Amino acid sequence: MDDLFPQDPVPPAAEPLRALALPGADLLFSPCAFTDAASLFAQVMAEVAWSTHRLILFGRQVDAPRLSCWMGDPDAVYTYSRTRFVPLPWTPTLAQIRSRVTQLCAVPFNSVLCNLYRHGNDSMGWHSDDEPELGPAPVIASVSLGATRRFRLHHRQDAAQSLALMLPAGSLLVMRGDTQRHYRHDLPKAPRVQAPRINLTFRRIFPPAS
Ligand SMILES: O=C(O)CCC(=O)C(=O)O
Ligand SMILES: [Fe+2]
Repeated sequence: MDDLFPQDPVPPAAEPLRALALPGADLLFSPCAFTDAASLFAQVMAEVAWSTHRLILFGRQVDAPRLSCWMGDPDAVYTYSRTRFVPLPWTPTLAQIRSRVTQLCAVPFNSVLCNLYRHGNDSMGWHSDDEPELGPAPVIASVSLGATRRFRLHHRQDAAQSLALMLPAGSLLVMRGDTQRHYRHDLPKAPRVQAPRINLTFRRIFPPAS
């Protein structure tokens, strides 16, 4: 006879962070660090004040192909194009994810860049996260929620060195050491993907000496 009272599903265990081999980079990855990714996605989606950031591309201002929000401690200020950017205060869910990521990485992250890729035509171009405020060897912890998207790393000097990685909901990718110095990364368009994805890159900003 069928079980009329099925047991509660056993929640899947979180996967530990493991090193990924890529010469000149220092990467840690867990495909499933957050087993509650679905509820985190809904909460982050609703809590964050999403807006379109403007980028300067070939000397012209254009809308970034995604929505973003920068959040952090009040002193996690950075300067870009002679403008001072003060972060928005932590929302409850981002504060909770920050403390979990801080524990997993043993790094005192003080800010997060939230990105919402509304569909597969939203993307992020090739770049390194190497602003001076991040220090010489930034540790960046990237949490993915929602649709799985492909993330790529490309060596700045050696075209033979590259890596493509699918980032599923609940995954955690940590870039540290010389990764930003030696590599660029991007999130290419994926025209067949219709569902939204949220990415959270936790960062440690060293406030400039005043
Ligand atoms: O969406 C991603 O996985 C990458 C985001 C990223 O590179 C960034 O926020 O600097
Ligand atoms: Fe980045």
